[in-house]
Amino acid sequence: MSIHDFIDSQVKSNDVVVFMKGTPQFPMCGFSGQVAHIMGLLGVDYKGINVLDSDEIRQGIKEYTNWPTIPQVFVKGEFVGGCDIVREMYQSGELQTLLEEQGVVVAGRATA
Ligand SMILES: N[C@@H](CCC(=O)N[C@@H](CS)C(=O)NCC(=O)O)C(=O)O
Ligand code: FES
Repeated sequence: MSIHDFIDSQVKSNDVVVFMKGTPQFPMCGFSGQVAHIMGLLGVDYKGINVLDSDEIRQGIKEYTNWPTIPQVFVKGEFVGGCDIVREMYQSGELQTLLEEQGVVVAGRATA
């Protein structure tokens, strides 16, 4: 399977996927850590893919989205953004709305 097809299958078979440095439990970079923190606050069950385990995925995800950095967040197969975008969407409530509209389980209504 090509890297493109691997990424494609991951983002299409999991409601929420975060390409990140480190794991949801142990992020290895503050940017990935911020996304993990927000997902934790919202109680989102997401799949973390650790790009530090694979240079092919680390480069492949940048080509897949045409977005130069990690983390990268996907909801229902659609690229949402990186750390800054996700943080701003969380703060405005847009992220919660998107997750609810997409039918992703959000535990409670955590506020900032
Ligand atoms: N402003 C970015 C911050 C993320 C960022 O700058 N990531 C860098 C450092 S972790 C990166 O992925 N660089 C390319 C690489 O490490 O492959 C965002 O909103 O996500
Ligand atoms: S690993 Fe250095 S800023 Fe993310």
